[in-house]
Amino acid sequence: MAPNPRFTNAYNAMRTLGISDDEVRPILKRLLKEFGSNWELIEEDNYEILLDAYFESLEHKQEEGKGKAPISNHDEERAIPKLHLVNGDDMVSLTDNEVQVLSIEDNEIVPKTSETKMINKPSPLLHLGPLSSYLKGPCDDLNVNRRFKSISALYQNTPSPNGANLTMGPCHDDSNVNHRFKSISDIYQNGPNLNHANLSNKTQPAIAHENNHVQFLNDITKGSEKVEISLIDETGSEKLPKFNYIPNNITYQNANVNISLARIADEDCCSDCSGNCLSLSLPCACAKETGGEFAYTPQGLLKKKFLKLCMSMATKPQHNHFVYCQECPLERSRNNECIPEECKGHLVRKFIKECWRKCGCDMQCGNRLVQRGITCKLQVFFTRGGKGWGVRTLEDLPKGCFVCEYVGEILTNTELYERVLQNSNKDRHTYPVTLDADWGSEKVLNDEEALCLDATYNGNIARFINHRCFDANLIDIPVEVEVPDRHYYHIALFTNRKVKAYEELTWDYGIDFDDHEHPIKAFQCCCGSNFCRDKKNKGTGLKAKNKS
Ligand SMILES: C[S@@+](CC[C@H](N)C(=O)[O-])C[C@H]1O[C@@H](n2cnc3c(N)ncnc32)[C@H](O)[C@@H]1O
Repeated sequence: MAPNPRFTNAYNAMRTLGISDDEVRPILKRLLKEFGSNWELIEEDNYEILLDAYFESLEHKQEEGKGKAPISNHDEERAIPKLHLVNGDDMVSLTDNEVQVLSIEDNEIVPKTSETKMINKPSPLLHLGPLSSYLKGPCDDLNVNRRFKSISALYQNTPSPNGANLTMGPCHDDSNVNHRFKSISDIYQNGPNLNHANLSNKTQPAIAHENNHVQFLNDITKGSEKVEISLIDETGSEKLPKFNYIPNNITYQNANVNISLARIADEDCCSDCSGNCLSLSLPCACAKETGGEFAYTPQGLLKKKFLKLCMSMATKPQHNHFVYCQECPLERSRNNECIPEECKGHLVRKFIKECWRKCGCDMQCGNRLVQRGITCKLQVFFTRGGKGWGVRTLEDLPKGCFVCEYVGEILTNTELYERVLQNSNKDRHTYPVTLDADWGSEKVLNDEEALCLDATYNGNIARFINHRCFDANLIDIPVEVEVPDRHYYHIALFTNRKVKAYEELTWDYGIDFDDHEHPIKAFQCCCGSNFCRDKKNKGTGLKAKNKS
């Protein structure tokens, strides 16, 4: 009898974290029994429950075997991270050796389920340029982070009897261990031991600290956000990214973004409100767009119902979720000399409408979440999975949490394609996002009216967020703030599940990897998802190697 694919998927997910089938089997069986075979619960949030149960069982084992040698070689390997001491004191980085210790087995790629067939998004939202051929190896960041956490838990709970074998030196007492892990988390959260007194001053320029192993910037935002956003390169090998940090979108030149109070009809705003609109017994006019209910909770999260709706429209779009242009700007740009092909459709988007300047509420109103900007602790880091720089959170994030907006220059389609032509051979990574939510409207949109955001030269933290097919942990939701039509709007990124500290933040760009005619060539996807849509990866092991 063929094995139940749900078991296979669970084993595969755990294998990517270096946990063997033998270790998982008894835990999985127990959970299935406990949950009355409710697989959905076990599969939720990337098998979070299974992983937690695994770590609990490890802790129990350690409690039982305190002072004894590790049970097997396998355990021993896991308990001894090959951490590498930099500069001989408190700076630690992962070495290539460690990448091997932490690496994942070359397992089979999980066959796509029927559900995955529905993920054919014909309208690429963000379509990015070719990936350079600098794949660095199989270590996925989530694996490292999970490992880091689990390793640190192991250390803090049980001093390793073999600590003396560690590259970083003997590790006999807990205070020593804790001190080291504190230093690691210190680097992650605050950076290496630089002059923090200076760095914490927002008016100071960001300082790059460069030594053999770690490059660190304490604030790439140059003080323009409410929070500092650090950048770290543990490989020490990558050039720092060249771009100008901007916290809000700016028109490059020709894009006509007509922001004026006169365009906002009185009945489409809440000039009579005051204070916080979320505390009203009857929601004000600004909740009309979301069916008469605000999209946000008083705690500042997306409401579950709204998030679920957005997610199901993005991942399982039905025919009626698409609109079709009479003459599609995207098709027009594919080949100027031919008559453009028929529009392939654009996903109907669920918009959030925030209160704005004409509204009577104050800036702390719960319906002004995105415009208040970033509040999470984020970090740019150099990934080890061939994706270049990426973004991770430094704190646990709840489901439905606003992370950041995708900010860049507002370009017309014409300006974008001119840029793409000029830069096609230069840039390893590309950053344009199409603002195509209104492209299905009645009239024919010309290339000056069709807009996009390009964060290549000017952008915010979101320009570093990598793509992951289907099971990314962020979702992009369009937000109307200043402009009532859908020519121009904001793209806000929210978590679609709980995200653990140090997990990489990813977003499904909506790329159709089979669309070889697209004006912007797609990169070879290294997302590592079981549901990766890039068929070029079949058989290359990329998926297996980068799973998270
Ligand atoms: C918006 S940028 C993300 C930040 C980028 N990694 C960097 O280093 O600046 C998009 C680019 O990142 C790379 N990228 C993003 N996701 C990727 C993935 N899943 N696989 C491979 N490359 C990816 C591609 O080069 C893409 O053009």
